[in-house]
Amino acid sequence: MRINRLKLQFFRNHEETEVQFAPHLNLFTGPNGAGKTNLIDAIHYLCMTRSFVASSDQYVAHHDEKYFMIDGDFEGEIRSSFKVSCSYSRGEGKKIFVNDSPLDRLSDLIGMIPVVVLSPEDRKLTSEGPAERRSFLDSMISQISPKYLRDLIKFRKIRKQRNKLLQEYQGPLSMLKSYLEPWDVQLAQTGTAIIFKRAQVLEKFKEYLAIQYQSITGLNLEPTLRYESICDKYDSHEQIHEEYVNQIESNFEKEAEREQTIIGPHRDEVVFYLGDIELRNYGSQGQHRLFSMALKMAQLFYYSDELDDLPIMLLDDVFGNLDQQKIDVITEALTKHSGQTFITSASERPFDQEMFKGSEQNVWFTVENGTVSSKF
Ligand SMILES: Nc1ncnc2c1ncn2[C@@H]1O[C@H](COP(=O)(O)OP(=O)(O)OP(=O)(O)O)[C@@H](O)[C@H]1O
Repeated sequence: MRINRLKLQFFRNHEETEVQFAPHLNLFTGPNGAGKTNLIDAIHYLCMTRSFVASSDQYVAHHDEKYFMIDGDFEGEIRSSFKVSCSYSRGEGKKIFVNDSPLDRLSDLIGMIPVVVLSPEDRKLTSEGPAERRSFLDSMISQISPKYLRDLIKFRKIRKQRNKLLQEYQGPLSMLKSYLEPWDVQLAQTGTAIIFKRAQVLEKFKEYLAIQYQSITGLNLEPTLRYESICDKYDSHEQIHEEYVNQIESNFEKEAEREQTIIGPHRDEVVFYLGDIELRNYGSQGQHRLFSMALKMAQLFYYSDELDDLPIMLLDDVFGNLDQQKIDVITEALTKHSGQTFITSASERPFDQEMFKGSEQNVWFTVENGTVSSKF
């Protein structure tokens, strides 16, 4: 999959920007605050319907304006050529169009343009709480499985309704149990599908992670992960379902007391280890940074094997803190990814001009004050 052209209007500091991209490597350099990240964030927006930088769409619109527009021309294996547009206005929210037809559900876009983003914020994946890891997992699996995304959305709705009942119910506990029953059936069914899929994906993904961590660090320390959900084993759907139903049953009083759903994939954790060390509590800053990098590189190569379309890779400002040897390893790994790659960097130092001069595959852009131009 690749994006050939991007057009922005009032997208953060890009008032009017139009860029034609190269099929392989697109490098953006320029001073801090120039608008490099904003460019690749706009690409991310078209793939995932949201920014990877801003917490809310209202901050994405240029601060003097009430709206923004993003337009991208894409080319892939399954859909040979198509256009995705996004328009946002403060009053009406956002709308996504594919070939000028509006999408009923924003979630229909997820997976159409597979994307992986690596940014300095990724350190949180291993250093912060379980919600970060669940969200990484959900985003990763949703792009390869539309059913998984549908199950997630469904599960969220069921849990919301079930919590509402737990919170608002006033009466004898025996009656509450019968009111909960239809929700319990759906909760266990959908929750089981989510847990089973997470376990299956992680089983494969951990091999990619080990290869990437070892190739980035050159160390023999084996990175491993443990999936913690409601069971000890996740081999079969039936086994998980049985355990789920049992746990709903045995936690009924606790849930009634706390007035919320406490059993399910919304409480899952993925624990990362380096050798015997649990990374979250004992990892150094450098280990967190390199591990999260390995996670994203693993995601890239996992997608490349799983999907018909190669993912688009976005690397935001990741070379600044790395020594030359690690920069070379990542660059080398990226050359194995024959898909389209976007890199932002405040420094020009790590990059070889010869890769770009006269090349039809690679383009080096300079960005200054929200305007983009080719360097050569
Ligand atoms: N809503 C907005 N409206 C206008 N400008 C904005 C808005 N949000 C952010 N900016 C501006 O965008 C710029 C930041 O852009 P971006 O993060 O893309 O920079 P960058 O080139 O990646 O910089 P760095 O190298 O420091 O990461 C800043 O100048 C900031 O003031």
